[in-house]
Amino acid sequence: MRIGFLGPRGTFTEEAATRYYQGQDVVLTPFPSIVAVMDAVMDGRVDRGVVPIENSIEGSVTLTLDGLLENPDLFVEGGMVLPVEQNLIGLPGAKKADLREVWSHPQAIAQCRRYLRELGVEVKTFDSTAAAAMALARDRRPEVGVIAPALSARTFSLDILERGIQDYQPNHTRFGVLRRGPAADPRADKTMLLITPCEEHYGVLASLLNVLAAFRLNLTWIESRPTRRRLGTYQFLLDVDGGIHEEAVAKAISVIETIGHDVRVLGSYRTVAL
Ligand SMILES: O=C(O)C(=O)C[C@]1(C(=O)O)C=C[C@@H](O)C=C1
Repeated sequence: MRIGFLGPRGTFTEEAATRYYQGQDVVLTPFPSIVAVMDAVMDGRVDRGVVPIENSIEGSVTLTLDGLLENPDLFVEGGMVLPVEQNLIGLPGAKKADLREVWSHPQAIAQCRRYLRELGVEVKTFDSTAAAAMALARDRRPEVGVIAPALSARTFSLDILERGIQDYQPNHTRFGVLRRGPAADPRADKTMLLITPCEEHYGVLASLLNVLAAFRLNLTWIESRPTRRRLGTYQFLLDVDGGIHEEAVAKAISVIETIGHDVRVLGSYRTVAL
């Protein structure tokens, strides 16, 4: 099976994908952005795509969520949670005290906000942590550091100047495996839904949540994204415990639809801890 992931080699996403598919006959191919991974899944260059969904410090990865909203043929097939250790990385021989700039992905930068303020450096963003590490290995600037996984340092022959620099412990990122077209996994224990409320009146969100509560469905994640039609109007992404094959999940969806809200099932899947 061909698996695309947010690259280049050396990202947290590569680490997650490698561990998730360990022992399976897969070919892992890096893509330069989350959008590029999704495009590759959509046009069949890869069978599955691994992308970050949310982080325990910084929250949701909106590029991934918006990609799911915009591509009705994309579905979540699996999930995985990876412990994330951020590191300050530099050229071999570089010193933390000499750094003037730090490069990384916005999610990694946000996980180390306090650390970076204390370091007092200029910050530059890249499409992934490993993209920043690759740029440093190419530009050879001793006054630049990157925030990236240890895997990035190994991949690009860079030095780790300091380990575990995220502002909070523990730090976890949840990744999703995307595929084209829905899948029915009988072992699924979570269902991801996109709910677009039919109209705005008081209690719209409460009406959705009340249905889930009535069916005793545990809500494990909720995120709102703008409808992009008008300021102040939203769509909701939710994860509930239980696969789509479970009666309570199927019934709750049908009741929410009866109320008049639009429901799209984005996936029914299992999540593993890596
Ligand atoms: O840049 C990477 O290494 C990624 O895999 C992306 C990403 C993310 O978007 O959340 C993955 C895990 C970390 O939370 C930081 C960055």
